[in-house]
Amino acid sequence: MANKKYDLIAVGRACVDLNAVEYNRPMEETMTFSKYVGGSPANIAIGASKLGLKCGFIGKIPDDQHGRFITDYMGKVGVDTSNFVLDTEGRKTGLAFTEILSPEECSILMYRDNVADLYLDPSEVNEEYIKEAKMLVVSGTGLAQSPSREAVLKAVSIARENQVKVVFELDYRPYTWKNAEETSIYYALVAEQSDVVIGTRDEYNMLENVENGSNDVTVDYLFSHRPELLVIKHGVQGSYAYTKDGQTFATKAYKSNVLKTFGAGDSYAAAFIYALSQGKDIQTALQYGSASAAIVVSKHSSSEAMPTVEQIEQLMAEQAE
Ligand SMILES: Nc1ncnc2c1ncn2[C@@H]1O[C@H](COP(=O)(O)OP(=O)(O)O)[C@@H](O)[C@H]1O
Ligand SMILES: O=C(O)C[C@@H](O)[C@H](O)C(=O)COP(=O)(O)O
Repeated sequence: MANKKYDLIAVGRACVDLNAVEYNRPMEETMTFSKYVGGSPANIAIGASKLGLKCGFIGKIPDDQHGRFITDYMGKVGVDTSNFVLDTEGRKTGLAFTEILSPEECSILMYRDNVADLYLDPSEVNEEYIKEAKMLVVSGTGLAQSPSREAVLKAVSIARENQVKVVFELDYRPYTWKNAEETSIYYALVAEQSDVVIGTRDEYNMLENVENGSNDVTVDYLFSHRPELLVIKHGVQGSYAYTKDGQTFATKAYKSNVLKTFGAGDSYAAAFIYALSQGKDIQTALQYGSASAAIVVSKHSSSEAMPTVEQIEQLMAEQAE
């Protein structure tokens, strides 16, 4: 393990976020947006790289200005972009326009028709690359459509064969899926084969195809399969981790001067994964995730706002109980 080239390789979408510059108003009245790299798995790789992990990425991007913006930015923050595949068939970068109605009411308007990321082909997933990683981070959205679905399933299977840990970030985006039943089938397929699953309570409900699931039922179900560690997030109410040997850990959300809500999940995942990979215990890893999210929700972007280790530890110290 120790001599692997990458701490993690993420697979899925690398896109563009266009975040409202004018706060506290509907998008109809928002005239200016700032551009950032986005897409949940890209955000996680960027966040983890900023924390000092060696990160790589597998994804398809267009051969155009947006694709080059994404590649340049991710390269600059230290993510290896050698396994970006260029789409040459005119497909586009996914766009996420964000609306900040108030610090609590935010929404995302996604433009994801004909997006390059969902056309990653299984033949473009390189086994030798995945073998070089300690961990494969899979985002649920990559399972929404073929051929990206098969590409992700291939990546998971390579990881399993080569003792690369699979971390499944549920990352449910309704827009890309046909219906709840289909989502549940593919989520369950990958969750059951993963080592670690991270998601919100609502995302686990999608996985289980239930309206109001309970953490106890989720834990019983997934621990009868491969996962050893589950993280279930409950927004501002905090988050829980469960281990297969029966332990439960909980942490609060840190106080934050909230500007917007998006970016919380990705920054949480990046810092949680970072802490675990540094050998921190699970309780501490939850706190890293939670503190990282509290920092990002106070800032304008998701990717650019990803904190440093020092910023996370400072917040944890300031708000220690
Ligand atoms: N308003 C908030 N203030 C501080 N921390 C927050 C806030 N909202 C979310 N968080 C933190 O981010 C984590 C993930 O948030 P959540 O909303 O559950 O995820 P997602 O962004 O994936 O929907 C939470 O467990 C919490 O620690
Ligand atoms: O994942 C996307 O395509 C959009 C993201 O880039 C955006 O920054 C966002 O919504 C992140 O939110 P999170 O899942 O709450 O971290």
